[in-house]
Amino acid sequence: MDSSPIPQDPQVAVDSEKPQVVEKPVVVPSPVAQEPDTDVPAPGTEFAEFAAGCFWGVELAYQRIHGVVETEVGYTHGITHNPSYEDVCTNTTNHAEVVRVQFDPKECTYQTLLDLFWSRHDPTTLNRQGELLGAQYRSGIYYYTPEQEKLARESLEHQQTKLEKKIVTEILPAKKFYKAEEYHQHYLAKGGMHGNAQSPAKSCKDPIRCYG
Ligand SMILES: C[S@](=O)CC[C@H](N)C(=O)O
Repeated sequence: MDSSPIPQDPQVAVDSEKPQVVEKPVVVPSPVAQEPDTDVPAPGTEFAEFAAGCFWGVELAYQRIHGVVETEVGYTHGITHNPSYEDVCTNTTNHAEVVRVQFDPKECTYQTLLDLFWSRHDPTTLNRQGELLGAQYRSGIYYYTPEQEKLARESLEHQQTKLEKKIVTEILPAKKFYKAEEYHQHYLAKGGMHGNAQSPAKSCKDPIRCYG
């Protein structure tokens, strides 16, 4: 005779007195995140937006460019609305860390911004910059006008001729920009974690230390 225990119905095993643990989905996709960026730049300026790894160092590099009148760091091209830095760091929301630049096209060309973009990072490593891993560190150019798109694509082709490995930079229209927490804004210029302020002055050529 078979003496193995009769398998219990899990329903029966539930103790109705105990609170049930409901598995909450970590990521709730929102169509709002897919909307275009409709923010308006300051009068006389245009937006440009770049993802090139941790946004701290990328932002400081853009702050130093003549004709760049404002920079903000944030998250974009993910699937959730209003992500926090902690959300983005779970590597489940697919947001990229970006710098959104406001530049005066009379003082600085979009091409100048593209040149800095290529020089600041390795565009051949997928979802990675050096030690930093995850979709938030991907390489991307998010354009605001057809002209920006054209220049970005031409610039990628040109850059590819200089590199052996394939460039994995995505070139896509700018989507909703979620400004990062205040402490991330102008982070290195403010001194990072240890109060070592790095100059955002336009003429400054000091090497950028990307850690806090
Ligand atoms: C805003 S960044 O992704 C920060 C990157 C890295 N965890 C660091 O602390 O340097």
